[in-house]
Amino acid sequence: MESILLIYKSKTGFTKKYVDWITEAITCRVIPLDEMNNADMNTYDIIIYGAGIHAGRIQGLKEFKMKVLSLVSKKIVVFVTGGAPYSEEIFTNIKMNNYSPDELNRFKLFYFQSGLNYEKMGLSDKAMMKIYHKILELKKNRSDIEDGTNKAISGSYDHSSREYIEPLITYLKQLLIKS
Ligand SMILES: Cc1cc2nc3c(=O)[nH]c(=O)nc-3n(C[C@H](O)[C@H](O)[C@H](O)COP(=O)(O)O)c2cc1C
Repeated sequence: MESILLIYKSKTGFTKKYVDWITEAITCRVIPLDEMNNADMNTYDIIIYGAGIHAGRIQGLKEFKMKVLSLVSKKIVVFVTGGAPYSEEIFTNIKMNNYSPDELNRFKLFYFQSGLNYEKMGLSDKAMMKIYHKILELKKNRSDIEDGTNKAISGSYDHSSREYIEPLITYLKQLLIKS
């Protein structure tokens, strides 16, 4: 039986909520990214990384990659949480912004919509959102996506849903059956 390690980074709790749903559906050991160095990666066959996306970048991914890229025999899965609703365009942009072509072949990627939590956000993140909101507000001829984003980021919201994890759970179960 293959064993699974799930590493995550969650600043405002959305990714952690998805981690909790995943661990209810499948057995795995869970550790936050800052404790990754305490885990013996060689013990696990499948390593999952989950984090939120900030300005197109998957939080903590660089640190995670540095640790796992040399582990050639491991199956690596990444899930990303983001405030925007899923679209092919967004998914493609996330891939292009965060992975080299080689890495794309190795890392299986999933996207789960989450939301925004201004109450739990740090000061610098809050300031960044404020600036982004202002830029969009002042922009003439906003695209539909920009218009939707502008409305969405004006306050906290939570569009997370347990059903979004289904494709990931199915994928993990397939990996477990194959082993
Ligand atoms: C500074 C900042 C930038 C963000 N940028 C994006 C983004 O580019 N795309 C997106 O879909 N969501 C974006 N979000 C929303 C987060 O990705 C979302 O809240 C995520 O689930 C946070 O995960 P966490 O609470 O586990 O850290 C951003 C949030 C913040 C605070």
